[in-house]
Amino acid sequence: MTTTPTTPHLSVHNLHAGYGRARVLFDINLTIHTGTIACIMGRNGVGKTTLLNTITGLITPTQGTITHTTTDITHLPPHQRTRRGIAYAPQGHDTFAPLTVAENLHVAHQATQRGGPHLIETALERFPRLKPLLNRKAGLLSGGQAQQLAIARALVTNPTLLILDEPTEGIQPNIVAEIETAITATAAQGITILLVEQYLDVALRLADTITVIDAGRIVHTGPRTELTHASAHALMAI
Ligand SMILES: Nc1ncnc2c1ncn2[C@@H]1O[C@H](COP(=O)(O)OP(=O)(O)OP(=O)(O)O)[C@@H](O)[C@H]1O
Repeated sequence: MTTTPTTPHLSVHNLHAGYGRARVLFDINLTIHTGTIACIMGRNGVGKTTLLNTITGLITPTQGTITHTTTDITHLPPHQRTRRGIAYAPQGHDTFAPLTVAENLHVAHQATQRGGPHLIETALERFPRLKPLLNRKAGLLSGGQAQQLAIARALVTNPTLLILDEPTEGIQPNIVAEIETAITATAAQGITILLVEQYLDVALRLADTITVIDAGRIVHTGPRTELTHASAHALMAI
């Protein structure tokens, strides 16, 4: 768990978004403080990934603003958000399957050029399981290993804001524990984390703040300590 939040890192104000005529998000307001872990929860299809895609620039909102530190990034293309230090590990542990683990890390590192080669070493320290696998093709990794590589690829871009979509989905418990440790250590380094998480236990262990979305609207947001298992379950069953 991280220290008491002070500095706003990301602010989302009155955000509306969707796909063509299908409206998905309505009046989303969110403030995330530097070095904290903000967790987004909600049932399938309520708009969690759509929110992350809007923050990373893959979807243009129909209304509202997104502010990163003090800059309005609402209309910045995704690659410029990456250059600002916003890194995204999308759902489904996306990696370059034909490339080795080492090549995956080098390509991500070279593409962004936001720091020296020590970033690769630091990412591997976060995920020691990847070290003996550096020469293995990413397409041959297990789901858990691939998820760790997907997060490591985001880390080598030297993010100030790391966005993770369901990093524990379908992953075996011992690897989930390693991912939790890596997320906590990353936040302790001062990197802000925005995380969509389906498992309540994981969210209650990791998060500083929890936001629950239902049918495209925020139905709860606040410190993790405000929620119990029972109250969170009740919110998610709305
Ligand atoms: N590319 C798309 N085009 C049209 N509709 C989409 C698209 N992607 C998602 N949707 C719809 O938008 C709504 C929200 O989807 P989204 O993926 O954001 O939900 P989610 O909360 O992340 O769900 P899950 O937990 O299943 O990933 C759903 O009704 C979904 O069918």
